[in-house]
Amino acid sequence: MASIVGVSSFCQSPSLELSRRVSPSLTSADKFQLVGLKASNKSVEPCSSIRSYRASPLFIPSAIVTPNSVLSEEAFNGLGGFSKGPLEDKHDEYVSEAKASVSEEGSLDDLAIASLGLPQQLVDSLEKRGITHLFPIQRAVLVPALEGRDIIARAKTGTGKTLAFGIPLIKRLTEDDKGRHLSRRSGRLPRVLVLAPTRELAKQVEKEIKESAPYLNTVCVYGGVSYNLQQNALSRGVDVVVGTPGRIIDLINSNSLQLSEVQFLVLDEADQMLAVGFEEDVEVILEKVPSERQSMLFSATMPGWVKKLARKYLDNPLTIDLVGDQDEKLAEGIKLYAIPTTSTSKRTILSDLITVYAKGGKTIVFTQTKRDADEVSMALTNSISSEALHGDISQHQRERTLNGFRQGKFTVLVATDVAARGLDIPNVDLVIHYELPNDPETFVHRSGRTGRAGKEGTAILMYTSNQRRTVKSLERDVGCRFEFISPPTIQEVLESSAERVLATLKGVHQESKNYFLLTVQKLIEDHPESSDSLHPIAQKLIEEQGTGALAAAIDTLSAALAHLSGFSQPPSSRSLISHEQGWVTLQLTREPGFSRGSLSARSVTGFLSDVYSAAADEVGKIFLIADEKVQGAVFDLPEDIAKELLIRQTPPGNTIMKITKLPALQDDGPPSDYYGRFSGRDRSRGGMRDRGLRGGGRGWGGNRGSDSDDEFRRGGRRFRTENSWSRNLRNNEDDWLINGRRSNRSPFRGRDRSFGGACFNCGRSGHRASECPNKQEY
Ligand SMILES: Nc1ncnc2c1ncn2[C@@H]1O[C@H](COP(=O)(O)OP(=O)(O)OP(=O)(O)O)[C@@H](O)[C@H]1O
Repeated sequence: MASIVGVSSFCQSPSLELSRRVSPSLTSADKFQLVGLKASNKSVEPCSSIRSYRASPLFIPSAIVTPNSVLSEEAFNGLGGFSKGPLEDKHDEYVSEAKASVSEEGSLDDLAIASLGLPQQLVDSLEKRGITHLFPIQRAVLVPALEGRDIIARAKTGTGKTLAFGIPLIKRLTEDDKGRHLSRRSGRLPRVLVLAPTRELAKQVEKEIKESAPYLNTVCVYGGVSYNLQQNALSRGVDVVVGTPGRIIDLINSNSLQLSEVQFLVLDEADQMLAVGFEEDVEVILEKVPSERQSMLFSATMPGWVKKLARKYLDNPLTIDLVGDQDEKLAEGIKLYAIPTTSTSKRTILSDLITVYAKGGKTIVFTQTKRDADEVSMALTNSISSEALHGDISQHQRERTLNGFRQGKFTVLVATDVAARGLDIPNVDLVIHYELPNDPETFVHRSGRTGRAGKEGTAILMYTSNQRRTVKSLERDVGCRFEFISPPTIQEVLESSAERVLATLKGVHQESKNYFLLTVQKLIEDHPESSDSLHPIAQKLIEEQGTGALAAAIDTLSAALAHLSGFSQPPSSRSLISHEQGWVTLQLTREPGFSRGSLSARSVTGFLSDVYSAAADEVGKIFLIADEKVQGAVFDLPEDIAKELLIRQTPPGNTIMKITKLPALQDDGPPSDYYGRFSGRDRSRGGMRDRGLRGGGRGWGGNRGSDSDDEFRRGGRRFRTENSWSRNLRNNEDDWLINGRRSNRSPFRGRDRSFGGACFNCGRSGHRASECPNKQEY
């Protein structure tokens, strides 16, 4: 076992004190070893066995599991009870490497989130997402974070750093709120501030926190979208603010955001946040945050200058480093290849590499320039479905592109380094560095878009002969070894293509295949081949399998036709009003005599609200039927909501049905404020918002078209001299927005809101039919 240097100060921490109490015979090194960490006087690092452990899909190393269940149980039980008082030792704490053999006796139960004394709501929501055990960085951060320590943490890409700070913060907020009735107080100021360098990252962190603690109010603020929405959200009262620095400063300056009650500050991607171009903004923000706070810095890369600079902002920070300076900086499941190319052969080789190495999974190709991203994507599109992603693409398009990629609508994303950091997209099997990255850190982050959360992945570096030395220095800096490969042979490409085609055809939906069976029948009838002209393989198949072979061939052919026609999935409905895919047009008819007031768009909303409130939230444009004898209206709903509505029971005298043809409609649609229950708000869903179908711009107030406004304001901000890397990232922060689209569905559900529609029963506004004084009428 390696010697432990300067460990005494760390031993004074309650967690180790606790360990010592529980098991006095253990040495300090044993104790670090028990939690998978190594000890010396400046940081916490992993035991070597953590790095080599890859057996579990959760890649929770046995090293991190306590071999002594009593110790572990008590240690975890103690999580809630540590004092947050000032630490005795004001020097940086540091725990260095201890090469220790680790017992395999420990069990995953010791890391089970359910047994850590975390708030039950948090445990439940994590479990719902399949998160049941802590990852190593989460385990390493948990106790010191709960103790109130300032922390600088480095862990490899995709190892769960977001929850590493998220879990302790959520625990602290939840417990602070316990018993107090302040938690839902309108106008309350944020207690947590998380800074992220890009809008996408900010959104991702927001999502992770929201999903883990839906009962906390988490608001994400970032540039490129309306101020109104964010200002309104902040004014309603907030627990956690996640955001990009530029917008945060703008909101501070407009008095919409006050940071005077922030207790916890997190810098995600800390090295980027403190790089030239960002640090100045971070400093401005930190001036507004109380000095009595807990600060945590996280990144997969933490150059020495960051640690030094960080001390300016942190108080007696504990460094938790699960990467180690001497070791490979990439996540362990990433297989690395390098391929020599020329600038002319690059594009041809690229598509072959994707065919052979992605094996039908998702690929991200990184280019240096936006122009390259466009050109490469265009060139690929002939053979593989691909889209470009960079800072010059409009915000909505970026959003659509990234969502499409996540959903597997296309398999290759060609991106600049705007997508290098933080993006957590499931099933990215391959990363290709089409151009060398600017620095080793970017190489680590780009490659880290694959091989996440213990999964395996592949990264391929394309380089030209004059870049050979850079490749070598990359190996040295990142501590990795490339396997040098040649371009795939035609044989390999064909084999992989065939495999991919088969996998694709297997995925074609039966319903879609059925549509094309008639076409297959026609094909066969039009080309009656005699069995003499059959290829020997086909003949053999028929001899051996009889009609089974024919059935399989017909099935495959119909699948191929469906796929070729772009209908791998059955076609979804289309609105008769907007022609928007995924929307359905329904008709409501009411028999005369079943209510007092005449039918109006507002009363339709009221009716929907009573039958199925989600339908009232999501309803699109409403038109009244132009027939004096019929009281009726047509309206659009998203397919899933419509399905549910159609099975709900309706009040007597009312019928809702799906229609395939529009009846004659009253010419003027209802005024925009009659569109749905929350019509004055951002209620975008799908393309409805983009195309301005709701009220033709009426009723949107300042919520629309504000991107350019924002861009303008941001454009007016000052910039310092930056290198191209930081400038790239900085631009990225300025104009990057993913998932900016908001739906009213979950955020508004269950809130105490005033009702904006009219009662379906009596026609008066301000109450639902269920609350109508004349309710008994139906
Ligand atoms: N304990 C856990 N069990 C299972 N999955 C987890 C756990 N913790 C995190 N994850 C999942 O692992 C994935 C990667 O997590 P995250 O994005 O936080 O990684 P990261 O370390 O911040 O990566 P990067 O350095 O690239 O930003 C996410 O999909 C997250 O939901």
